[in-house]
Amino acid sequence: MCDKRAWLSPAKLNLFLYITGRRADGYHNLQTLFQFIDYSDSLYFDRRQDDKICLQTEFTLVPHDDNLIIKSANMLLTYMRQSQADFRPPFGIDITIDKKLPMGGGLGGGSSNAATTLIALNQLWQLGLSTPVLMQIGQKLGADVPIFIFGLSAFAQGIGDELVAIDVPEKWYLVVKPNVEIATAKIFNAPSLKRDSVTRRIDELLTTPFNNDCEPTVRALYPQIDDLINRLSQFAPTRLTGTGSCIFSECNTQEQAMQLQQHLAGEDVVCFIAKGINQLCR
Ligand SMILES: C[C@@](CO)(OP(=O)(O)O)[C@H](O)COP(=O)(O)OP(=O)(O)OC[C@H]1O[C@@H](n2ccc(N)nc2=O)[C@H](O)[C@@H]1O
Ligand SMILES: Nc1ncnc2c1ncn2[C@@H]1O[C@H](COP(=O)(O)OP(=O)(O)O)[C@@H](O)[C@H]1O
Repeated sequence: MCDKRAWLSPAKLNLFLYITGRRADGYHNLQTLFQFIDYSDSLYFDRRQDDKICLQTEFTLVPHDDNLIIKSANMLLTYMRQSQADFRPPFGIDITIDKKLPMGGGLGGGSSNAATTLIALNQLWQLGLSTPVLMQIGQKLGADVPIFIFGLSAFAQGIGDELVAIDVPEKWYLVVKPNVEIATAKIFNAPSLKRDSVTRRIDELLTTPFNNDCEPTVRALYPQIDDLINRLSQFAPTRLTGTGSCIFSECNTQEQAMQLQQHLAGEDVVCFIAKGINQLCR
């Protein structure tokens, strides 16, 4: 056993998300405000006697080699072999995960798992790679991976990878996962998606009511999400995170979030209460 500690892999919320255009490669330019929350998966890395990297937790819907945990480890090995052709990791690793973050929820769980794996392997194998280099490697795995390596709440532009750290009030959130998973690509490909928001300065964005350009499309496609946002908005500001399917209600106190949760008792949704955090402890 090389490491018994739990490596936390937290969720993010997009407090606002505006789409300012579509690029030639099909990706969209965004302006978004990332906030981490204290609700996380836990990853465990155990030393193996050989040099294999194995995910020991089964994901029913994701084949082993497609899992972002394995893809990120392989991406790191590829990077190392580009600079040292004979690079071999000092030891193999068994990875297990206690998965709490719902998949396809807009909480960035897969990206967060990839980021945590890169950070952990860099440390356990003593590779000495800097945060910017890990972010570059992570970006190849997904637009959302760099923010989780950056580790500070941030205003993001580009495809979500040009980051400026920003302190936002660390509010309490009731996060609700409706009984649906939404693939990011489905929303970015939707004909109705608003893709023409005007690019604005961060100070203007922070003083204008927050919105998510994906929300009208998602609400039109998923009536359950539309209904939940309508109902919760009567009590607290409620929006979609990322491309959904999770929504979050912003509360000033934990008690307020707990009261709000009572409105959903007995419904076919998963929900949890979490606090915003501006800096991840690694
Ligand atoms: C929308 C956001 C907002 O934080 O979050 P989620 O809702 O997925 O959590 C992210 O930008 C998602 O990032 P991530 O989930 O890493 O996306 P990727 O794997 O890179 O891309 C998935 C697909 O989404 C589309 N995509 C993604 C990001 C972007 N800026 N423009 C896009 O058009 C592309 O069609 C791509 O094929
Ligand atoms: N370790 C992982 N955790 C979650 N999803 C993963 C993982 N590896 C691959 N995936 C794939 O990535 C997709 C997006 O997952 P996730 O990041 O949790 O959602 P979202 O992009 O909506 O925030 C999943 O539906 C799944 O197919």
